Amino acid sequence: MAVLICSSNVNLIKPRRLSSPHHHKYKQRRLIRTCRNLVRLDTGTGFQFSLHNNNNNNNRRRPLPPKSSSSSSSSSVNGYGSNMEQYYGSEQRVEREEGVELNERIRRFIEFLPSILPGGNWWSFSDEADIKILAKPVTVWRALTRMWHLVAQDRWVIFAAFTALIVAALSEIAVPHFLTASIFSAQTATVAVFHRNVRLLVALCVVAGICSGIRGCCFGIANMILVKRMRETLYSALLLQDISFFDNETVGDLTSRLGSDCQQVSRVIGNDLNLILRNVLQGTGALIYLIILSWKLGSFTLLICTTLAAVMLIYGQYQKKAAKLTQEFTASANEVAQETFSLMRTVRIYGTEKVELGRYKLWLEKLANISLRQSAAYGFWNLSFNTLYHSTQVIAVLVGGTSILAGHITAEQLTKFILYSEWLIYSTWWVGDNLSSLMQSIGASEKVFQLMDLLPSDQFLSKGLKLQRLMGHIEFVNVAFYYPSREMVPVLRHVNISVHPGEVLAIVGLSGSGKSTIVNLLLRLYEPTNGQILIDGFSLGELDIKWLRERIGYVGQEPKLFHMDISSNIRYGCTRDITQEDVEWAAKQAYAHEFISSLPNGYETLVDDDLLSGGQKQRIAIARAILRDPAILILDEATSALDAESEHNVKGVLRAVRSESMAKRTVIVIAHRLSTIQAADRIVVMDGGQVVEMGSHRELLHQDGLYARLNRRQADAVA
Ligand SMILES: Nc1ncnc2c1ncn2[C@@H]1O[C@H](COP(=O)(O)OP(=O)(O)OP(=O)(O)O)[C@@H](O)[C@H]1O
Repeated sequence: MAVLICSSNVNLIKPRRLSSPHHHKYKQRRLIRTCRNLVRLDTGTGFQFSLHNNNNNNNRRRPLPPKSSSSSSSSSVNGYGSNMEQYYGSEQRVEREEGVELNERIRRFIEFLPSILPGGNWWSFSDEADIKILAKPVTVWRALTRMWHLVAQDRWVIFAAFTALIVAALSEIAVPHFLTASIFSAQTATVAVFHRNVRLLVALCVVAGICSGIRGCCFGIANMILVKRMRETLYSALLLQDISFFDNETVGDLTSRLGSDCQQVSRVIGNDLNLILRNVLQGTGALIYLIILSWKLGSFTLLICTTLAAVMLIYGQYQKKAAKLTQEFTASANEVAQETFSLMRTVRIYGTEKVELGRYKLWLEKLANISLRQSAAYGFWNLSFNTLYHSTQVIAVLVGGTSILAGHITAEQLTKFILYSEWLIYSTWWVGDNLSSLMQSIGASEKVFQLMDLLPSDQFLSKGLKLQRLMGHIEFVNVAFYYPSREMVPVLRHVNISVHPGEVLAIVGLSGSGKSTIVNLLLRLYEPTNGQILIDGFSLGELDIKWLRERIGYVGQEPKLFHMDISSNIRYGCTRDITQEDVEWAAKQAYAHEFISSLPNGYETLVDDDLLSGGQKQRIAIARAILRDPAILILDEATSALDAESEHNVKGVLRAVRSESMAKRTVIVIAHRLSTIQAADRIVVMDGGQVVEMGSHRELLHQDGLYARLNRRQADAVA
């Protein structure tokens, strides 16, 4: 990199010191390079704006010749002249090559031109569509109905908005009539008529002004209501999905749907519909007026407007497709950014900032390509509009002027006609413009509505049994399982485990043998593919899952903390009435009180995931689990980040008797450190998704199987 920067500086600075002809040629070459970099002809995809000007520039710069060589130093004062000759000899060669290259580029550009004409392959998005667009297309009507359902609760705002819109539109459309009438009545000196017209004109302007204000305000409120409800509905639909749903979706994608997509969809009511309806009303009014005024002139204008509408329709469809792709690419860009930021430490340590920037830029380039085509399409649309608009004026003056000469219409009528035909064509343009924006919003709404339509997980639909007391008897009966995202890979096979109330059961095994999966099934995050899980004799599916989860304490492998104070993190999810003393008691039990008290704000310290050590986070998570006083406690590598002494202390607490019932709690503990689980009542050894051994520490050592082998290896490693 340093070399590159160095050579580019030399290239820039050296030639400027040269005599004028070379300097002039240099400037020409620079100009060609600059143009080439601004507008790059790409053989594969055609004509593209380059997003890598600097890179291309750097790549194409030739390094200067070496500053000195033995031969050159003998034939020059300072060894520089001869080098410069060589340099400029090669410069001429390069100039010839560049001339050939330029011709080639011009030829390609000429070949490329037809593809950018309407219907040409440059406009096609097929190259860009290397992403899965899973959402089913939604019709405008269906999208509008869905939106109506979301705002129907506050329909008064919509009614007020539409009433104001109609009154404002009708008042505005009457203005040109009274304006012309006032001018011509003043000309013909009919004072009474003039005064009446002016009074009416003022009244119309006032009404139009007031109603426009009400309309804008009410549509703004409706917009706010729509986007709020949409986000609420979407967020709650997402929160109630099965865990397997989140295995397939990325965080960046989902937050993109909630953020930018909902915002885009909300424009439908606040902006698009508002303007479309207003202009449809005014356009229709203008058309009726024109036909009454002169059917011949009216028909011409109508013909032009129909052509405009046809162009508009094609343009609208194109924009809809572009919007969909923009939405997908934006989501993908967000995904990359979100992943990079969340893994920032890894990125920094491995020095992959440029790689990450490259990944992000890839999506930005795709977005730029779509945007380029959208802008070009907008240009075509404006071109059509302007041509047709001016045709109306020319036709009106031609046909109208002839009619005036023939005495068929008056000058006042022609003036009114021109004013109203302008109104009509502008209304058509506005409708077209907002219709394409509406199409874009509808395009963005497809994925949002699809996600909103997802049914909540069955767990939230069915109300199950609530037992009087949970004893903590757990049975896995012939359980088999594969993850929905990997249907071909069996993770558990014929698992039969029975845990008695108050027993401490340890699960050990090699990494990936299915230990955490057993816990996932017990927490009902996934349903077994085969077999049954029973709690106190009841199938897991029969029990009220919320009730059951309230009675289970869980500390995961990498506990995550929320961005809130430590006290709230410990209380998180506890439905009992909790005092600060209870929180501190739990923290003391988890040996967390000491470090929490040493923080500047104690229990009020605001934390998130990155501000505490792994062991400190685990202690807070253990305190959280202890505070629930659960009947079943699950520890998945919960003490892996604790030092030996803390682990010993915490283990004693976790076995402690449950306070209110004086019954012992059932504990399931997963640990790689076998010293952690030696005191367990029973140890289950897993291998390849199956239970291969079961018994106490002594029994398993005696069996001399996998457990004994693992134990020996760990002992060797410590030694
Ligand atoms: N959400 C998931 N989707 C698909 N496959 C998964 C998922 N979670 C785990 N697996 C796969 O299931 C298998 C068992 O994983 P599990 O986490 O239960 O193993 P483990 O014994 O707890 O491993 P470790 O000791 O490393 O935590 C692994 O092959 C893993 O790749």
